[in-house]
Amino acid sequence: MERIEHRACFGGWQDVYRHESAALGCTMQFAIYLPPQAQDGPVPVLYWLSGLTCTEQNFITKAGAQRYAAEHGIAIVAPDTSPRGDEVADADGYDLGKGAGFYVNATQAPWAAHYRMYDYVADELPALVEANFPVTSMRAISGHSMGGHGALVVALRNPGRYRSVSAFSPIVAPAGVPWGEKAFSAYLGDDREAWTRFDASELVKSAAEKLPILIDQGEADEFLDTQLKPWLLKEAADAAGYPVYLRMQPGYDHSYYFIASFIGEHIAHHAVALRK
Ligand SMILES: N[C@@H](CCC(=O)N[C@@H](CSC=O)C(=O)NCC(=O)O)C(=O)O
Repeated sequence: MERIEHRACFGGWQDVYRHESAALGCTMQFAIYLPPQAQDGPVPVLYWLSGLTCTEQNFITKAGAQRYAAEHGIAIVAPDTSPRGDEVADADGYDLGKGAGFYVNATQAPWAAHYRMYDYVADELPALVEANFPVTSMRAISGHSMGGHGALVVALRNPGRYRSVSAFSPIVAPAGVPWGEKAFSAYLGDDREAWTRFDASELVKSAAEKLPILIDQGEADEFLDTQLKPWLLKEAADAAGYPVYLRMQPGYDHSYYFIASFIGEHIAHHAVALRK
């Protein structure tokens, strides 16, 4: 593992590392913010999963999260959104291939060779972070849009692994919207049963642990009615007795301006769970 960025930030450090990923079979980069409290002992970690077209850079440069992470003594790990490199398959368009890993384990050619983002974010990355940085095994997870979908799926499929989960503008029912149908058809093939294992609105129906889900969604989001449809998760969760707190935010769109406006509240929410 090699550190490729190191910047002082709110009394802590905003770093970026490059490493060889066994899960993905390629070189990856992830960002880690270490708050000032990490100099005195291990701190809990919030994993942040970004959306379509993002790298590890979008969240650390646009969300303004470091100020709140420093306040609450929480590290934040933000990985890239797909495998990378010349040998990795890609497609035309921003919603498939590089920058669009959808946090699944692909089973179909040519994607199966590298596209195992679920294993990477659920297993390999936390193990790497916990072995090499001053962090505890107390974890929270959040994300935006495709990354919100990833955060919900990873938390729902791994009971006991996370203390809290939240999302901004998540794709809550990927198996039934254009972004998800395109990605799941390519990565997982025609077996719709396999799709349900990566669909939060399906997973809440049989979740073993009912970790409360906090969601913020902009009412002026350009993808609200076509790709996001948060009410589908809310309806499925209500029917299953699963606690979902969906906050519709008037005037906000799908951008990082929205994330920056509420990231402080999300980090405070995670801090409460991580302190217990
Ligand atoms: N029209 C855009 C679509 C890409 C986009 O909006 N990406 C979002 C996430 S969307 C769901 O996962 C994003 O976070 N972009 C990066 C940013 O810094 O804003 C396009 O063509 O790029």
